[in-house]
Amino acid sequence: METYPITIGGVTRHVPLIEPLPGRRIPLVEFLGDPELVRAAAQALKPLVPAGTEVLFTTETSPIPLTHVLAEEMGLPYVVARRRRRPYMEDPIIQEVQTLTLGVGEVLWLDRRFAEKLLNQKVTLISDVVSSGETMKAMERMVLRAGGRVVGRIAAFRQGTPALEVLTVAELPVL
Ligand SMILES: O=P(O)(O)OC[C@H]1O[C@H](OP(=O)(O)OP(=O)(O)O)[C@H](O)[C@@H]1O
Repeated sequence: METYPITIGGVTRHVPLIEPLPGRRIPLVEFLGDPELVRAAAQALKPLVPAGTEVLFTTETSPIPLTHVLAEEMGLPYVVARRRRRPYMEDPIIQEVQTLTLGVGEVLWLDRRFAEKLLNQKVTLISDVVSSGETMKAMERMVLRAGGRVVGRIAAFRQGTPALEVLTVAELPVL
């Protein structure tokens, strides 16, 4: 399999090149199962988290370990939007995402008991990769609907040109 070198926080990985859409190849970053890469990325992102942030907000799946380590480092709580409805969810916030990266629409779910943790809080959005920015837009909408305020948008990698301003520490090519 063809690979591509990615580096963040001084750590390099040779990751697979995938072709989610014909003629558009992208490196597939994987934080799951790679504590060294997660720690390096979290250290690199730490200075970008705005002072005054009270809660971090992320989505399933791959940004979870990154957000967890960052939260632990900074002594902050975090909330995770799910990508599937779980049977125990009560009165969830349901938010549609149009992500061009995958070519299909997605839905994010946030159980009310976690939405309450965003109420009146200064929230920073965290992701592993931002591409179209549609996932971040949906996350921002969820925070607003939960009664919180977004003070920062941060991702480890930028790929292409997101539709909203996001702070990143590394770039991924579209080949
Ligand atoms: O800016 P966008 O175009 O919206 O793309 C970014 C999204 O794509 C990736 O998730 P993915 O769908 O690969 O799911 P995963 O986190 O479960 O791997 C990433 O974690 C963001 O959620």
